[in-house]
Amino acid sequence: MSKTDVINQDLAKERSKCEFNIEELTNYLDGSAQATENRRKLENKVLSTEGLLDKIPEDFLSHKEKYENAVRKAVLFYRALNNAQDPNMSDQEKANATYRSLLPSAVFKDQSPFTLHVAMFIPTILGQANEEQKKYWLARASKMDLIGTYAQTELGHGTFIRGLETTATYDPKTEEFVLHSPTLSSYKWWPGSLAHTANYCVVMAHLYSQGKSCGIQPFIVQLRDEETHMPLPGIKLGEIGAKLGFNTVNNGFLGFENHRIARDRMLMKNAQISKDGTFTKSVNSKLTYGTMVYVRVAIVNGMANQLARAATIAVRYSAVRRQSELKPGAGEPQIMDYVTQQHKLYIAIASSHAFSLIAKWLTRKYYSVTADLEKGNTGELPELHATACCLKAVSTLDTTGLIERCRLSCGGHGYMLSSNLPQIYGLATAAFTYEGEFTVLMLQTARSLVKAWEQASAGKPLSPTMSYLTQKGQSSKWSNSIDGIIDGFQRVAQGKLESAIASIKKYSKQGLAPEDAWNMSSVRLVAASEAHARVVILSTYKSELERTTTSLSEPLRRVLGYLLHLYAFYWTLEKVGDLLLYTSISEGDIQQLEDVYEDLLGKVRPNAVGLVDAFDFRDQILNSTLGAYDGRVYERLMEEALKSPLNAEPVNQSFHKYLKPFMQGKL
Ligand SMILES: Cc1cc2nc3c(=O)[nH]c(=O)nc-3n(C[C@H](O)[C@H](O)[C@H](O)COP(=O)(O)OP(=O)(O)OC[C@H]3O[C@@H](n4cnc5c(N)ncnc54)[C@H](O)[C@@H]3O)c2cc1C
Repeated sequence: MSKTDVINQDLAKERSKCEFNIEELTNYLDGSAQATENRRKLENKVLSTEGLLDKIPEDFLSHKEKYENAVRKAVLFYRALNNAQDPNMSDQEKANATYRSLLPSAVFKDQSPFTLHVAMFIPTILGQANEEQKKYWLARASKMDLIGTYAQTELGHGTFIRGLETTATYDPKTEEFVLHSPTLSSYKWWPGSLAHTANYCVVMAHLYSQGKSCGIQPFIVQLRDEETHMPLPGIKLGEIGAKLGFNTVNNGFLGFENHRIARDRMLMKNAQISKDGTFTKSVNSKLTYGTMVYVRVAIVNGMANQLARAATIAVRYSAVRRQSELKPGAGEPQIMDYVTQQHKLYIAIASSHAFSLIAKWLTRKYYSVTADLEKGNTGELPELHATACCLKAVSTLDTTGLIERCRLSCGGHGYMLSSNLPQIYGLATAAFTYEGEFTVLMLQTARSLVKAWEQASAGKPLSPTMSYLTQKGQSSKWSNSIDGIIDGFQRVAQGKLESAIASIKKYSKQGLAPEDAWNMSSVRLVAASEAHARVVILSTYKSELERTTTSLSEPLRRVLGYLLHLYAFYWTLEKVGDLLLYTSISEGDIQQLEDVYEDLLGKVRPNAVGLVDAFDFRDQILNSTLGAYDGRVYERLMEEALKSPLNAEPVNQSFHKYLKPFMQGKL
């Protein structure tokens, strides 16, 4: 954080009003005071690297320049990060130091062209390679003497993996696979780094051996010559073009023309092919879920971080910005004094806290289930999968909406790319689609819920996150407490699931095939999944907050309690129609909740700037004219505007070429 001498007076006043120790909250969010220190040291070291931060804003570069600049910075960044990491730290400590730092955001307004190497290539090797393959590929991948990516999606198919058309046909004579893209729609399309950065790739392709289909399998494919970087024969590569965001990620397309790779290039932890082409199926097809779940858990954490960044920008700006009048003659108030503004922003802070705690909880669950899997016990995997699906989906839904709300809450200046809010939105909204599209994931959770409902009806026990479904039909008296609200949300989830199941039965009775009955009921099924996700989020937020805050000071615990209550009341009021339908909530209860919610906004008000300061994003990481620590909003807006290449000369050549002849009637 760059704490300059010139701090906007309104921001300085806000900081003096804060009721808790900001550093204590930062330490809590990082995990400990030591973790904060490690993170800050790492940020200091990396960000002091010469040439890492842009002098000309990325937004003023052409598409090609953006990519070339991003590759230059990615190399510097990777080296700086490696040199800055304390060699005595364990992998876990290193991960903790980078977990919350969003360091790459200081360097890339979008993302690094190496993102896929770290986020998908390495995790896939870890999850799907056998021991021998892991040893070879991880040794190379971890020191980045190759750059990898992950290619699953094709032009014609993303969600429906069984529909992928790329083929890998095993040839026992040469002990090779022949990779082929038989149609235009079979071209791989979307993978980050694929166009011009990566030279290796995990390719998901349909395996055929001995004339039979062996399903979709992962293969490591060399794409480019290691010396010249030219695409290898039989490999067609290119970039897919400009997008809403991710423009420095180098998303590409890839096609194969009977390209041959050796037998040991199939990742063989879960399924194998012998020299003669005999295919051995995975003992348990669920084993491949591991990588997917891991990435989805990481996305929930990513949403907490991006939301925190957007909230920091919008809250600081709202403390600096003055507009209109509240009382005649009292001068223009800070826009944060408008209760509507508080309503727009504080839920973003609370949601970031909720998702951060939930991501940590889900990570612990992931490691415990992975340890069980190693022992051959897959019992807990379906619950983890169902939970990760709906939490990834709902956290990206909420984050996308709340970041856009933060942007809108900054009025016209939020529309400036220099505010960084549009780019943060671009990053978050992509996560709504990749790694499992929203609706598709919600329907996967719905499938588990329907199964759980049937198990509950048969008197069988349910997994912990769904056990509330066994209390079917019980309606307790409404209470405006957090436990009362969780109970109410459980009734809503039950009610919506019951309605979806009744709908499936109705359509089946009418003679529809099971798939058609499911499709006809799918709007209700998605609603049931969302209601279930709200139960998991709220109950986990509460239990994890209680579990992790016992040693914190009373003022901090109080303010974190305000956020939990604000979150619970906000969602109760948002979903009041559902609650009226499925619980005994009364008009009086709702009015009381509205009063308490407004009171809570007032309690968070003096702490709002402190709460976002505690996220501890340095100015380089916020990368925003509106959100810097010192609040020099107007100065920064002007400084950035002056960097526009159009401002380099007083008269643009287009005046002489077009405007002048046009205005003088000579065109
Ligand atoms: C920024 C970005 C980066 C990406 N990076 C990669 C990458 O590195 N590697 C890679 O392989 N891929 C990547 N992808 C691709 C991504 O994984 C897919 O776009 C995603 O899986 C969705 O698939 P789709 O595009 O085919 O959408 P579709 O499945 O065609 O979805 C379109 C619509 O159809 C609906 N729909 C589809 N199936 C169903 C169903 N069964 N029931 C109800 N509705 C349905 C969806 O809800 C959606 O509304 C990336 C995508 C983006 C946007």
